[in-house]
Amino acid sequence: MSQPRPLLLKNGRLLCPDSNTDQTGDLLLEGGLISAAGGELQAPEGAEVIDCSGKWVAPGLIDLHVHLREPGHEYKEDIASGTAAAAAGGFTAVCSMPNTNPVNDSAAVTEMILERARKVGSCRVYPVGAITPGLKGEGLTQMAELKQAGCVAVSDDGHPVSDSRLLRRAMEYAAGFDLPVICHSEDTALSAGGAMHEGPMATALGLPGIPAEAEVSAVERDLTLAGLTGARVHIAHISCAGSVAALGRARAAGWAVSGETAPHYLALCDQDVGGYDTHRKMNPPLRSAADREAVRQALAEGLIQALATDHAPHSVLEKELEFGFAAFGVTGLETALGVMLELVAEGLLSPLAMIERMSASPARLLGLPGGELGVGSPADVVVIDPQAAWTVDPARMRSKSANTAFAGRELPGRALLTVCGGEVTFRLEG
Ligand SMILES: NC(=O)N[C@@H](CC(=O)O)C(=O)O
Ligand SMILES: [Zn+2]
Ligand SMILES: [Zn+2]
Repeated sequence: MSQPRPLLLKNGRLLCPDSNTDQTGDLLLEGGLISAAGGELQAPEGAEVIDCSGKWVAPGLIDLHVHLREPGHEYKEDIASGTAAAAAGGFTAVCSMPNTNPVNDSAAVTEMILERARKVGSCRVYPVGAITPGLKGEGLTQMAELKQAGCVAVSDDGHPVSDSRLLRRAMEYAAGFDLPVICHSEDTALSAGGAMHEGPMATALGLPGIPAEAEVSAVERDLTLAGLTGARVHIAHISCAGSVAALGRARAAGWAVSGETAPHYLALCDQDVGGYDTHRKMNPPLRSAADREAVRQALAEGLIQALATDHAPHSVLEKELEFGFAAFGVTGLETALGVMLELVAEGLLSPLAMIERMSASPARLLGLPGGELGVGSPADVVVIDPQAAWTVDPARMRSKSANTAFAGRELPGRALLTVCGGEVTFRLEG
């Protein structure tokens, strides 16, 4: 591979949560690494110089929860389109969930994903392996083999591991290889048949409900097993106040647990399902306004450590249906940063805290490279214009699927430039 041209980012607001840096200066990227940071830097021979005055320069965003759909569901998304969407959203790394076809439950599938990502990817891809073969909830995968092949965590995302005894064994086994277990926490007996959050809105719309307790009771069980086993457990897509409280208790107990939420749980609630818009249908569902408030506070305080998109592309075949029949899931890679910038504009998060939740913290949770602007770290960087307002247009997405929950919403800002390993992976035209 040819070395990318050196890149000098001039005069940006450097945001690095790891070193608690928030100050104006230059950043030099050379040979795939950050070679100098801060102050006024000279451009080396042949470097591209970009004026970043008034812009934020931050470590590339890292998404712990993405469905790239390859192999098997390439009509919804593939590694090329999904990672291009990631780069356009400011991401330099994504973790790819194993609910593909075939399921990523073996080294062969993990290796295929990594090989494709190297060939056609626009960001780093870290595969997440399955906990149970075929996500069937029976038996355990060869986790040593998965880790050896490149998996950074295990999860049956899309499904919970309902058998508590099996999940206990999975956590004990995963802990032996220091693999975090990512839990899709759902009591499927309690959520069965539901299409949206159970509450007055579901009643008004005549849609079957999914009580928050279907999530909370499962989160409590999963965290309890984290305490029992000592495993590293990460709760996916936290949507409600009860789960936040459970995570707070588990963290206070000193267990090795963490959690993420997604942009839609911060910006929308069950009231937004009013038009039976299937692009507002995902699992877990949009909860009450009070739940949304609890999730926002928990992210602001850092109790929920990470923002992850749960980017879940689906085609019109699965979405242009009656609400009850439509697939669960919405895209998120290209809108996440804009939604987070809304929270910054409201004063809920500082710019540094926003970058922490979207980059430094995800890197730390799964032990991934990046997430910092230190000299010698990978040249994974995003340049953000916090004041380039734009309107979300589903027709102008890099993702193959248009099932965004934010169509028509005006977002305050976006990524201007994304650099991964020193290569420019996205540049906003115009
Ligand atoms: N979140 C969703 O609504 N859907 C996800 C599965 C999942 O994340 O559980 C999908 O794969 O479509
Ligand atoms: Zn899930
Ligand atoms: Zn998911």
